[in-house]
Amino acid sequence: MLSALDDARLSDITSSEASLRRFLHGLPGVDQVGAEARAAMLATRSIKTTAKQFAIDLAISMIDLTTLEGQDTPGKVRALCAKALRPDPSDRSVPRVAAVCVYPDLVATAKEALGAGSDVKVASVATGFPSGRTSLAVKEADTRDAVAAGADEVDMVIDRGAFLAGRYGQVFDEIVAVKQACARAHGANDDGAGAHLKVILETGELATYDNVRRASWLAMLAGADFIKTSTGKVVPAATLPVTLVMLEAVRDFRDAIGRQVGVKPAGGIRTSKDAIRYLVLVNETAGEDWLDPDWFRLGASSLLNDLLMQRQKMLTGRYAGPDYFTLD
Ligand SMILES: O=C[C@H](O)COP(=O)(O)O
Repeated sequence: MLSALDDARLSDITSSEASLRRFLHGLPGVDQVGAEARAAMLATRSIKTTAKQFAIDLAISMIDLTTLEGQDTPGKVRALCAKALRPDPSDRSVPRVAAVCVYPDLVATAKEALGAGSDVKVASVATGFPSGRTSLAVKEADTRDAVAAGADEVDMVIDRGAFLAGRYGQVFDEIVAVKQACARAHGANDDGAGAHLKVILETGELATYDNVRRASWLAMLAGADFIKTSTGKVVPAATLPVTLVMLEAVRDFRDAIGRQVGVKPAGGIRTSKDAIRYLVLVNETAGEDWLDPDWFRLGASSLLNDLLMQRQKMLTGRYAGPDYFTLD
């Protein structure tokens, strides 16, 4: 879509509000009908039983197991972490999920419950989640708190009001500042790279696919490690066509800039069928380089049990009773 961009051209694009706007509005428009038709066509594609077994385990390993409720307690987070580590205590062959995702005040609890050096990451929402309507100083402090408590990954929201008003420079600067806060606060769990930054676009509020494409590029240019569809607090949350547009953006960004960025649809993904549709979309749009928990995640609070039930059905030919799995 774009020819390769060198460092000089990149710093020119991001040097001012006007050049950023010129670049973002110069991106090709999204063919809305085409994107929806392609997503619908891929959603009906059938896959072989062996591929389905592989896909279910892959989907489990890509889950950011999430609880983001005002009523969350340390006990609930500890139970979530136990489930993240051993999704089915009776079957050791079930993979672990990628991460648990919690509010910043519960990061320390999650970190402790998962144990030092766990390969299940702790992700935390920050920056005044879910609306993002706080000062930049508060957003930076929120991020620092989460990372200082042990968050490996930070899921920040963009200021949709600023984006929709065309204040792209403000959104860009906030992402850069939060990325710096991720790096500076990394401290004890420092591997030199800083906490990974997922940038939530809240696509359900962006109104058009063109805006989703622009916000994706804006976040990536500002340093996002991942772009994420939604907070889960706004309807519509993740959809296949929106995720298609974002997958095209990460593919084109890597072609132009040479840096790979991950994608995380989140919100409203509840069934194995949904999860597999997303995996087909990833494979057909960005390609198999993204079929890995390092590059694709599913943000979900209640998808895991359905994947476990389908997995057991494939292995034994019957569904487990309704009380078999712990509650999501
Ligand atoms: O980031 C993940 C979402 O908040 C989870 O949304 P969900 O409860 O609809 O699965």
